[in-house]
Amino acid sequence: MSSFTRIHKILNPPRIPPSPGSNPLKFGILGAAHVTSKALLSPAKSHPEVVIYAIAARSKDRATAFAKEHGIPKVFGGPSGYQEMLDDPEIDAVYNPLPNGLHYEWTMKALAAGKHVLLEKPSSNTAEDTRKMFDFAESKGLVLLEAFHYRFHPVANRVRDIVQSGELGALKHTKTTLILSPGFLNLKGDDPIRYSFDLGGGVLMDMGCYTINAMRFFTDLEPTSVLSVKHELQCPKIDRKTVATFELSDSSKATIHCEIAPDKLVPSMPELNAVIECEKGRIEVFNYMSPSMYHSITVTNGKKRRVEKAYTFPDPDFKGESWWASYLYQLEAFVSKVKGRTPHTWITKEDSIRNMEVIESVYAKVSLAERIGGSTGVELCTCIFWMMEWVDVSVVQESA
Ligand SMILES: NC(=O)C1=CN([C@@H]2O[C@H](COP(=O)(O)OP(=O)(O)OC[C@H]3O[C@@H](n4cnc5c(N)ncnc54)[C@H](OP(=O)(O)O)[C@@H]3O)[C@@H](O)[C@H]2O)C=CC1
Ligand SMILES: O=C1OC[C@@H](O)[C@H](O)[C@H]1O
Repeated sequence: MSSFTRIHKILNPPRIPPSPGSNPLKFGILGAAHVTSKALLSPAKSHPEVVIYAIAARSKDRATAFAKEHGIPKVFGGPSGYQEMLDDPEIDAVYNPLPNGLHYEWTMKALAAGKHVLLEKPSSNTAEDTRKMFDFAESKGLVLLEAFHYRFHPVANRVRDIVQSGELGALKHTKTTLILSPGFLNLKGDDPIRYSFDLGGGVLMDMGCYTINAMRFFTDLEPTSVLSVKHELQCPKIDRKTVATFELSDSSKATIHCEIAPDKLVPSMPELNAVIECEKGRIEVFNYMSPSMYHSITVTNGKKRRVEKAYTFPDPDFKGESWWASYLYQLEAFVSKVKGRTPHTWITKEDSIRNMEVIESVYAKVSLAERIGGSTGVELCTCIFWMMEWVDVSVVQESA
């Protein structure tokens, strides 16, 4: 498929309605969040075993407008709207894109109502809450998945395969980066969830969770210690930039860099790259995060250099297509798991817990408070700067 056709199909995903007798999974959505369109609604159009059945929002008007815009038949709104939706027996699975600090509470409630849950990243505010959610899901025989969509795309899996093949020898240093600007992401709005402490904000939570996940996934290693951390704070306890270095379990080193970069006159260009240096060469991954539009994997082995693309999996039995976004690969895995098939890729309970533990270890290194667990976070630290023109109030906090 040509790049033009691929990109056209990504932007205009084909509508594939449920086939008769396919017993599609009926989804209910918690909150009218921005991410839902790309993470669930768009891929659902092309998934013949998914129906988007209901939306619940705190305001009935907002829920109704969202439902109308996206053709969702059932609407729940008002103060008890979320719970009423969870109580609807028609719903099989719930998508939870609430602010991080509400992931735990509403995932537990969805599981209690007997629903499978596709849960946005990071899974919750703490590793302990993450463990509780997964334990509960297991005890109820329900599927719970932390939506690290990039992990389901062939690119992440190809990069890991190259590292694991040993063709470049032992690992020396891994760097995973995610830098995005508010302007580029159109993030400004009246829900400043990324800069609210009690809602689980901070860039390490928001974007750093990917850089930590990718570091662990590409290398198949865990950090044994946090060597250094440098934060820039947007307001007390809320980082807008974090650079951390780790020692990994094979004694190689790794660096993560996550940042909500200030816009200048125009939005800054995003950086979503990884560089993995090994004894015999290096792998440079351009855009491991949203690879369906475009990506490259450049492998330098001594004097030889090759550029790989990975829009599909090599396994001919797997039905992914080159225009599939990472979110559609993810949805296919979720549906497969619920239906008792073996997904092509999965993220385990242990993996999700471990990712939160690493996030906590980075915050602990610079004595930044651990986000509040459970459902009772009450401390208010909403960062007003988010809603104003970007003001540089950086506080640099460093530990080595
Ligand atoms: N996978 C991905 O690519 C991405 C994932 N994300 C993740 O998705 C989640 C949502 O992010 P995003 O879509 O940007 O968030 P939004 O701010 O757009 O949406 C969050 C939703 O949470 C609901 N909500 C409930 N209580 C509160 C509260 N006290 N304050 C604010 N909102 C509340 C609101 O729903 P209501 O409509 O009911 O008012 C709102 O629509 C986060 O966990 C984030 O990490 C975000 C972006 C990309
Ligand atoms: O998951 C995410 O993807 C990239 C950014 O849009 C965002 O801040 C984050 O929540």
